[in-house]
Amino acid sequence: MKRARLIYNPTSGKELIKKRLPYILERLEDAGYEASVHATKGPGCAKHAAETAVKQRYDLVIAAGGDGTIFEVVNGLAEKEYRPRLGLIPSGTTNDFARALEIPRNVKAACDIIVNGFSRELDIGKADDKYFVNIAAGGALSEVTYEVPSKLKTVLGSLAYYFRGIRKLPFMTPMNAHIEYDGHVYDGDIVLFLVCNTNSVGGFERLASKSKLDDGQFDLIIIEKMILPKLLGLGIQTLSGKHLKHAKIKYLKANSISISVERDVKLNLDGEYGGMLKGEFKNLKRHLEIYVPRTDNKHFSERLC
Ligand SMILES: Nc1ncnc2c1ncn2[C@@H]1O[C@H](COP(=O)(O)OP(=O)(O)OP(=O)(O)O)[C@@H](O)[C@H]1O
Repeated sequence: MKRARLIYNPTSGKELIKKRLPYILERLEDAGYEASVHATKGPGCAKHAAETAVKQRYDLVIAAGGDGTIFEVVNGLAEKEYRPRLGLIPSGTTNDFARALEIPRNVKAACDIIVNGFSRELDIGKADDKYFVNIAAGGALSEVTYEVPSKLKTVLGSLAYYFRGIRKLPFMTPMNAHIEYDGHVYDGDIVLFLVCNTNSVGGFERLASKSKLDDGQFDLIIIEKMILPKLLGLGIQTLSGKHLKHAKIKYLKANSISISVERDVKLNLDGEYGGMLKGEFKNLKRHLEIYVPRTDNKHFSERLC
């Protein structure tokens, strides 16, 4: 019999997921899985639970939570030779990765996708010895997400990010960066860099609009130093997807990227603290098999016929 391990974060999003556990388990059992549950207890717990699921040779691991939970589960699976297939039940605040894969927040619809059994092999990013699915970023703005306390996120939802982000804008100080990408070099004063694995980051679905989920390439966005009013204008352009034509934005594709900066800058991996820069980023092409809707998502390289 196939075995499924559901790893869920009871504190994610608005904390509604635990009420839906009996329903999720029933759907899995109806689909022929012997299903069991692991509730995370704090940071690092989902990663450890995913590692255990690998050791116990589960067929399917389901991450139910926000991007932080997915990040940990992916970090528990990515390095292993045997990697169970991954299912997602988004129940966090922003759910960037699920949004990029067009997996809805509705629990029934997310379960449908898993039990329907259509999967794709998708790229993930490696940053030194850690893995990420959405983004690796560095700069004052990118420090926002992991500074938002869990309680505030529960009450305010994704507004919590922007609330903190706006407060941070006047303190964004440029940094001198040396960036190498697939044999090319960029040197300059920048305020933020984004190494994107998906199109959807921080709730902005048009941030890296040309990104593909399975092409082995990152979309590298570099925001160069500019005066504050221009930065605020750029924020508005980002909402409509026009930012990529901005003179102070560099938008490139690369498989391998190395970034060093001249001062202490924290790296943000999928909204979590990822250590201090410098960083080496490698796109691992089609590394994880993930259940997705059987739809023509324009962010896959191969279309369905
Ligand atoms: N029982 C728990 N109590 C407190 N924190 C937990 C618990 N279990 C996991 N966590 C931590 O909560 C963090 C955030 O979780 P998660 O991403 O699932 O939800 P979220 O923050 O609401 O959503 P998002 O990341 O999409 O904004 C995880 O990185 C994890 O370290």
